[in-house]
Parts: sequence; structure tokens; C-alpha cells
Amino acid sequence: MIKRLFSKSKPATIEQTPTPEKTPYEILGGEAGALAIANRFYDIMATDEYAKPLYDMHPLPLDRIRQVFFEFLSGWLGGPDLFVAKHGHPMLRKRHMPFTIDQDLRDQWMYCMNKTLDLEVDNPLLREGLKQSFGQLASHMINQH
Ligand code: HEM
Repeated sequence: MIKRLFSKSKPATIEQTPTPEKTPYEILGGEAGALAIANRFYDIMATDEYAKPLYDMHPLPLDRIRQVFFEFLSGWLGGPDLFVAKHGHPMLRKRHMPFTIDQDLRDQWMYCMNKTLDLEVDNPLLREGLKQSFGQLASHMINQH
């Protein structure tokens, strides 16, 4: 099943939780790994000049979104589905509709996530698979062309 996450011909279905025999969540070290990704992502977003427009659209302080994004990642990476338990089905595109998201913001989001994954994920196959899967999901959030 992990092949689905990495296969180029059959990418992981958008918004569907990957369920390989050993989940990305397990490979990343469980809760600590998911937390590290969520926190690193917002640390980069808050400090890198390139991502300033992305940072500026986020309500402050970032504590709430750090926690909610961690809850989302936990389930999305194949661990406990904390987001669904607390907030219901992710419906991520719908939840992002209040925000105008264009290609530039999508690219800033992926810039932060790619940097995060370079720093937090040792396993090269998993790192590249996650970059692809996040990239698809981020493109799916674009609601203004
Ligand atoms: C493509 C560019 C993206 C932009 C510009 C963007 C922007 C935002 C903003 C402004 C919020 C609201 C923050 C808050 O309420 O504090 C948000 C919430 C959220 N974003 Fe994104 N986002 C993007 C992509 C993504 C992607 C790819 C994911 C998942 C991998 C994601 C996951 C979430 C989650 C889980 C929430 C919380 C939703 C909720 O509160 O119910 N976002 N995003």
C-alpha cells in the first residue's frame, strides 16, 4: 500500500489518508514526528520573507493553527485521526474558501513545506513522496486563477 504514496502513475488520492502497512506516521516517529512537521512549517512561514503574504493572511497568534494542522497531519499521515474526531471531515478545499488562494500563495505554502520536509524527514523516499502528495493537495486549494 505504501507504493500508492510513491507511485508516479497512481498518486495517493487527494485528501485520502494513506494506509500503507507501515504508515508515514510510524516512519516519522509518531506524534513527535507529526508535531515537528507542523511546528517547523509555521516557524518557517513566520520568519521567511518569501512567505510573508502567506503569513500575513493567517490569524495570530499561530498557536491554534499549529495545533489544528498537527491534528490534521496525524490522521493524514496514517496515525490517529484527531482532526476528524474534533472537527469532522476535513473538506479542506471548502474550509479554505474564505481565503483567496492563487498560484503564488500555493507556491509559498509548498516552499515552506518543502523546506520543512528537507529538515524533518530523513527517509528520502518518504520525503519525496510527501512532497508530491502535499503538492497535489496544495494545488487543489487554489480557488482564484
Ligand atoms: C495552498 C495554499 C494554502 C493556503 C494559502 C492556506 C491558508 C490557510 C489559512 C489562512 C488558514 C486559516 C488559519 C487559521 O484559521 O488560523 C488555513 C487553515 C488550514 N489549512 Fe491551509 N492553506 C493552504 C494549503 C493547505 C494544505 C495543502 C493543507 C493540508 C495539507 C492545509 C491545511 C489546513 C488546515 C488543516 C487548516 C485548519 C482548518 C480549520 O481550521 O478547520 N492548508 N489554511
